[in-house]
Amino acid sequence: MVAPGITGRTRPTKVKKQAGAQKRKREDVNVEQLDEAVAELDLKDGSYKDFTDLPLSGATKAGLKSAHFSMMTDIQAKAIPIALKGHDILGAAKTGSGKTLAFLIPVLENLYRLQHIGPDAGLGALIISPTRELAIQIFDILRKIGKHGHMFAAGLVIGGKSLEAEREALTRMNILVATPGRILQHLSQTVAFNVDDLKMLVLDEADRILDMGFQRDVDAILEYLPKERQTMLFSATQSRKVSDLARLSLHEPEYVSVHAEDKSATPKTLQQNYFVCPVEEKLDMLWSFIQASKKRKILCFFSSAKMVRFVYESFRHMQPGIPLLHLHGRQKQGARLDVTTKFANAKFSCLFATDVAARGLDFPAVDFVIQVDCPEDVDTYIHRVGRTARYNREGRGVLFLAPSEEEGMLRRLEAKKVPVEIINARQKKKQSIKSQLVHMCFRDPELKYLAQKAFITYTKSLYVQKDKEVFNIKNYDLEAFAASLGLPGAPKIRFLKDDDEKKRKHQSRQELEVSASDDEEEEPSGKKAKTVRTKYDRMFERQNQDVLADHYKKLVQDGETEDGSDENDFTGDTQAGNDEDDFLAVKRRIPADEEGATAEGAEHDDPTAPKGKVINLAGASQPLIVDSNRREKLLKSKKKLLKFMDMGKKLVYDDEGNAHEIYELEDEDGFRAKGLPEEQRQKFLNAERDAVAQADVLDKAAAKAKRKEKARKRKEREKGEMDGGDDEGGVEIADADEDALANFRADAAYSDDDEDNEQPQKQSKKWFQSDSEEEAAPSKKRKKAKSARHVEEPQTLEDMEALAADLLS
Ligand SMILES: Nc1ncnc2c1ncn2[C@@H]1O[C@H](COP(=O)(O)OP(=O)(O)OP(=O)(O)O)[C@@H](O)[C@H]1O
Repeated sequence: MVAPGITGRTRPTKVKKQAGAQKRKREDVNVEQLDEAVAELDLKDGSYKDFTDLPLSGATKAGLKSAHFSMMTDIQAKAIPIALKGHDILGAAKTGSGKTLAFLIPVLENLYRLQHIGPDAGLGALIISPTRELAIQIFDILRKIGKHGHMFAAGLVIGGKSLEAEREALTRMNILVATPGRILQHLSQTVAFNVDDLKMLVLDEADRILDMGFQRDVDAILEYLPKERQTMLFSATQSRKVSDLARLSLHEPEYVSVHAEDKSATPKTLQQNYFVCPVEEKLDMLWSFIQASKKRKILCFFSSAKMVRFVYESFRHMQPGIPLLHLHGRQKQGARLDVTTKFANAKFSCLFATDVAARGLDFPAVDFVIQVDCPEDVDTYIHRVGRTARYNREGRGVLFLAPSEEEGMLRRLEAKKVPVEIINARQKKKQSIKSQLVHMCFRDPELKYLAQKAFITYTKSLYVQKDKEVFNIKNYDLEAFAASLGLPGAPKIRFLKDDDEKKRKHQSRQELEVSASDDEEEEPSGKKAKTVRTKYDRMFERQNQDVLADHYKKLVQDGETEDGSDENDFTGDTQAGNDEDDFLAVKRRIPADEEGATAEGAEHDDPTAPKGKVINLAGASQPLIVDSNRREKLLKSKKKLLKFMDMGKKLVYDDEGNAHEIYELEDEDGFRAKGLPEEQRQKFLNAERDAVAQADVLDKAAAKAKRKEKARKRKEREKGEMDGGDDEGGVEIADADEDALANFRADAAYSDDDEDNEQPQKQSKKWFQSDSEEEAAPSKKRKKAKSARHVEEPQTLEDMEALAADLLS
């Protein structure tokens, strides 16, 4: 909450009082003069070009001058005179055409002329914006032009602070910039907040504020406001819906539009292109585009916060060579503000955002707006693309369209006078990042989780789109799309499954039988497997199955995402949605440590929890969860179960049959009687060493006998061969091979007696191994083998140990 124009210090001296009275008198004269000048304004006269041509207060003029605003834009020249006269306005003008000043100047001027100033005057003007970012931006401009002599108290009410902190200041404000939800909260909960004397209501991005998402909030807000007031609605996409006008009690509103003058709904300086690209190639395209535009300022739009996060996180890991930022409604307020400021100040940067950044935000000098996910309608397209080419600057917009979206979307753009031209991507410059994404998802469960969520929210956004002619979910290759995000298969989505169920019901019995048998071979998405699954694929599918990201655990516990929001986060960001789990579901397991049910074979009680049995296995450190056939099979195999058991211990049983660890049965005195602990340790080591040495001698003798036996056998065979000549060829070859092996083993002394052992393979380099180490390693191995070969008679204890190790292995 900030009060830009307030100069609240009062010194109760006589001189001061007199000066104050004189000032008020002068202001009264000013106001009178201004009233007269405003009354004389000719609304049909189009000669008002400069702000100085209008009857404005000295304070507003000073503010405009210091902010370097002199010439008015078209919408300002048309709307400000009408608004100064107190008419209701429906204002429509292209993006970046200066609508903000078109309502802020009348707000300051009309309240000034009404002398609606100071803490006792109460709230005079309420400006409502659909997003926090836009509200902040409007407030900043208000501060800029209002701080040169105006005495209003103005505040920002957008949430993110405690209600309590805002409450007290709220009652003293003359102008408020607010988001609908927060101001409604105050209207209904802050007793001292009185709006009975409100003079002006402004809705910026009015079509958005009046649409379904905010309908309830806005209707409730209107209930609190006096009917007698001036109301102004502004947007780049404004419709004259009679129902809205009635809701807002507009009184003979003036429709001020500057679209009609040229033939397009978007700025002339904006170059607009689209290219056709299947969903599964979008990320390759985007990556290639960013690679080719590192010295640019780029804004990319996606349909959901999860998609934004996934693309941001994955691209960041691949180090694109341009600073990346991301913005969506699920971030904390501080982070959102930080991102908008960074992007506003950046020279080269790429911001991934949801439609939270689509409306009103005035980032300077954006070169490209890329609409990676197709906008839900043409109005959204216009607002998104309007983040570039603002106030006569040049800019470019690129729209990615899936083949099935092309025809419908183009028709709709044409109908709304939006000129877009097709372009093709240069195939040579196209880079595929699919394998990198697969690799990253394989290694990082969190990223894989994000990819799954991104897939689900994107699919969901397609499914709930109203315009089925443009968005028909059947027209997208979702399996390929999932693969393009690095996923091994498309996560199961309940609504798609339900659709399949419906279809199934309508199938003939015969068809049903066929498809039922096919189901067993289905891929995760329910689609039939098209390609052969390799061992690697199966391994990949199993990878991370037991790993759940921390934020996922939280999701299971709270039903919320890590930022405290619900999951229904596609498009709007600004409205609360239903819990995603009512609608969608990914097949997943819950971690053992957070599950309360422990009875053997007990089912989870919580209906929202993923299904599965929890088994307490004797000897296992954690309860085991059975949620798949694979796992159930595993639990039936005694051998495999061993890995869940704790390591065995040597125990001694006392007279009562109780088990004890060995040391427990010896008392302290008995232990001390054997000598000092260090001596005992040494004694134990010596005894062990002697035992090893003895065993070595025996082993060596056994090995020598074995060698001798082999040599004897060989000699016998050779002798037989010399005597008997050629027998059957097949036998000869087998024997010769066996001989070669025997010879090799004899040469290598005791190095290897295991006939099943494979030839040593080159080992892959470990992550901690440097190149030089790797090169040195084989020579070390050679040395070791060599030394093993020459150790015929062990000379030292070390020799004997080395020899014993070789024999034992
Ligand atoms: N009279 C003016 N002279 C110079 N610059 C101006 C003037 N009016 C507005 N601008 C600048 O033009 C840019 C766009 O203005 P603004 O944000 O008000 O556009 P808008 O019409 O509200 O756009 P959107 O529809 O996207 O919300 C801003 O950077 C603003 O500073």
